[in-house]
Amino acid sequence: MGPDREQSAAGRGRIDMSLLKQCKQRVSDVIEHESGQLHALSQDIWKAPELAYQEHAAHHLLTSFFSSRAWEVQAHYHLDTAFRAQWTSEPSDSPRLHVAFLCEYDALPGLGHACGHNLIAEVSVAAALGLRGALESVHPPRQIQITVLGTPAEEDGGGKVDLIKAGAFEDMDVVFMAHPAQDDAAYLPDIAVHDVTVKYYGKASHAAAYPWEGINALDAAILAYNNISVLRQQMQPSWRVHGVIKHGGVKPNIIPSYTELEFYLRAPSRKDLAELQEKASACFSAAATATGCKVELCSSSHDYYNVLPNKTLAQAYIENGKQLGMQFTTNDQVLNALSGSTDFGNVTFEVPGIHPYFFIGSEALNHTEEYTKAAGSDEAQYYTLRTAKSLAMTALDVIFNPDLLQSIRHDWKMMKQMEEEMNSGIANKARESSSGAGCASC
Ligand SMILES: NCCC[C@H](NC(=O)CCN)C(=O)O
Repeated sequence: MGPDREQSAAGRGRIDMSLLKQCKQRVSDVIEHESGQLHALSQDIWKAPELAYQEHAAHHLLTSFFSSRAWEVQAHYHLDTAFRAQWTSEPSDSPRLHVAFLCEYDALPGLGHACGHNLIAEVSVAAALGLRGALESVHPPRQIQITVLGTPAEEDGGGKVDLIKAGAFEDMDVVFMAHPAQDDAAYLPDIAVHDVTVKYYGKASHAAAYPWEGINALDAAILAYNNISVLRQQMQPSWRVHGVIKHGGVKPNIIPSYTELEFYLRAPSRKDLAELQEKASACFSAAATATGCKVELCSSSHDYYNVLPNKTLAQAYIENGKQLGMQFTTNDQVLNALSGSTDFGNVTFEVPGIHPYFFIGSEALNHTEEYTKAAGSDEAQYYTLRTAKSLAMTALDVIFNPDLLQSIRHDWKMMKQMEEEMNSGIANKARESSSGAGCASC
């Protein structure tokens, strides 16, 4: 049953609080019981880091884990390294409610699991096991489907966007995942991102004998980088642009005939992102004009959207987390800071969801060697499993309290409507600023 369909008849009536409490206790017990296996799973993923769309070992570990526990597994679900594992409770008269937990398991080049995606996988697996264990011990108020969706390529590419396009989220009611960070927070602003590769084509020549015969693609790259730096002065404080030079030429005595840069452009909304994209494109083109190079802009096929907050889900998560001893940050600098981007943002435009951040027992910062170490540490386990319990308990609240679900849907519709009104008319603008690129190779 999708979020747009009302479920007036579904499980209406008083909430059985003692049954709900019993189920929450069972969630904790099951997760504790499985803690050794869950730790081993997360360690195995952590020890063999794999890049986006190439997470074959992690995919095998996760699909084998679910198959061995009698979950129904679709191993290569639309993508080679995606999967879908599901369990459904006994049929009932009320319509089925479908909750999903999303796993990520890709790593970063050179750094391994410096964003702790091994722990994201562990949280969702643990939450799903806990929730199933709880529901198997009672008669839930309606039929429940639990899905664990293995979503590859968050760090690069956007596997969730591929899965959205394939219809993977169409029948889901609420989706859950959690991301490692430095603090516990039910919501931190994840912003929209557009990835672009900039290629400059010049002409090689002997750099000492007849440099005037050359067209210097490295000069274009440097100008592009500096044009962006100058643009930074006039950027909104909430915008972010960062880039690297991936190819800068081969030898000082050869005028570089080819250079390549990769930039991430970010803004809190897709509307702002379209504006930023237009300005950045002008910087890249100007560098080509100044040097006589040809430029090609290759956009990644999937932009990530900002994450839509859901205050009802966030509140339920906070209440459960507090019961488990979480101390949610009240630091405005953390709560209003931009935490990066995620393809979960696109998911929140399809179905209501929550993407809380969680402390892992370390002050280390994401995307550093120290964070890789922290994500593989024994200390992270307590916090990871606590987060899983809080997610599963929040799912129980949704299952047992139909009014909560209505309120979640209401929040989601309001947020989505607001975003859509704000974003109306941007589609063409964004398309125009990446047009002329015509890059088939990226
Ligand atoms: N090009 C996509 C980059 C995604 C990446 N994601 C994370 O770091 C996960 C935390 N939200 C990013 O740079 O934001």
